Amino acid sequence: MDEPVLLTGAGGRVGQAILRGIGGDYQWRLLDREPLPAAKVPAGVTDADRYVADITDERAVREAVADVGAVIHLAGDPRKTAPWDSVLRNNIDGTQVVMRAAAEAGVEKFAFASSNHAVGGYETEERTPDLYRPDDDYRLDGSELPRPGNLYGVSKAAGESLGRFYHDEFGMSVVCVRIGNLTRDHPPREYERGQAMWLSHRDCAHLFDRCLRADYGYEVVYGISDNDRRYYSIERAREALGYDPADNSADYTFEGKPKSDRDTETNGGRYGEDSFASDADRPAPESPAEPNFPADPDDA
Ligand SMILES: NC(=O)C1=CN([C@@H]2O[C@H](COP(=O)(O)OP(=O)(O)OC[C@H]3O[C@@H](n4cnc5c(N)ncnc54)[C@H](O)[C@@H]3O)[C@@H](O)[C@H]2O)C=CC1
Ligand SMILES: O=C1O[C@H](COP(=O)(O)O)[C@@H](O)[C@H](O)[C@H]1O
Repeated sequence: MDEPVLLTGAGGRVGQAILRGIGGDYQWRLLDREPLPAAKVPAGVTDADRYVADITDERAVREAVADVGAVIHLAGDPRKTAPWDSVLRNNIDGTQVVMRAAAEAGVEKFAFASSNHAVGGYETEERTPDLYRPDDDYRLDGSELPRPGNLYGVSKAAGESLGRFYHDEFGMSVVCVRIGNLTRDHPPREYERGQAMWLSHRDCAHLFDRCLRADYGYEVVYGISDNDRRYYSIERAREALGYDPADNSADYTFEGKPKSDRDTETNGGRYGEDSFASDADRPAPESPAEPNFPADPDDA
């Protein structure tokens, strides 16, 4: 794959997890509608490689994708309670603009941040809460149809369909990552669903690294850590991408404390230190909720 890599939504939670993990490994172009403070930008990224633009701005997006080898597309409204006008603009129209520009520019690989909410409708009353527990063997594996439980999930399902279209029509490799629940240093506290779909920061960076390095056509995979509690299979991510997660929410108590000195995200370990020089740059362990949209009411 030719570099650079365009990362949209670079200033957000997922973008920062990726940059802290693999920020030193690629030549980046960073796009966000909010200017990124220096602390959010890996060393070596020049001002010319930082785009302050909205993803619905076709001209700006075309400029940002020119000559890139790959795109990681994260920008959008991440709220599960997001209203239709916002997901229509930021998630559906915005994704179409970025994917079309990438396909027309001949970008080789495109990783799209889909969501667990694209399939939230499978969590029926009959299945929950057993579904969230380690002894339950129900699994979604990415081959099932989307079944959104909210309009945000509908917008993610639409993004997956756009990816299918731009793969089939233009030959662009597209991987849709149905991301679970990203938190740093420990799984979501006292939250069974969140612990079943936890994605640690280092597994997140590793997974998107695999999206940049692996060879694939069109894929839908789940983006979670190797949790004992889970109802999403990570087999397809392992097979198609070579994903090999390091973390498991079972290594933490229900309250989020590491159970031992084992290789937990809290202890650092297998994927080493993050790419940013100083701990002073790190956000507080519990990153604030959505910086650019009002928080989901039940996340408060
Ligand atoms: N954080 C999580 O656990 C999960 C996140 N996702 C998806 O991952 C992606 C990133 O999520 P987070 O980092 O958590 O969200 P975030 O809100 O922390 O970051 C999103 C970033 O995108 C930028 N952005 C939003 N709309 C934009 C637009 N129209 N044009 C340009 N930039 C725009 C924002 O300024 C922000 O920096 C989203 O698409 C979200 O739906 C999916 C599942 C779980
Ligand atoms: O798509 C997303 O999902 C995660 C997890 O969902 P939740 O309903 O368990 O909170 C959410 O935290 C994130 O904000 C959202 O973008």
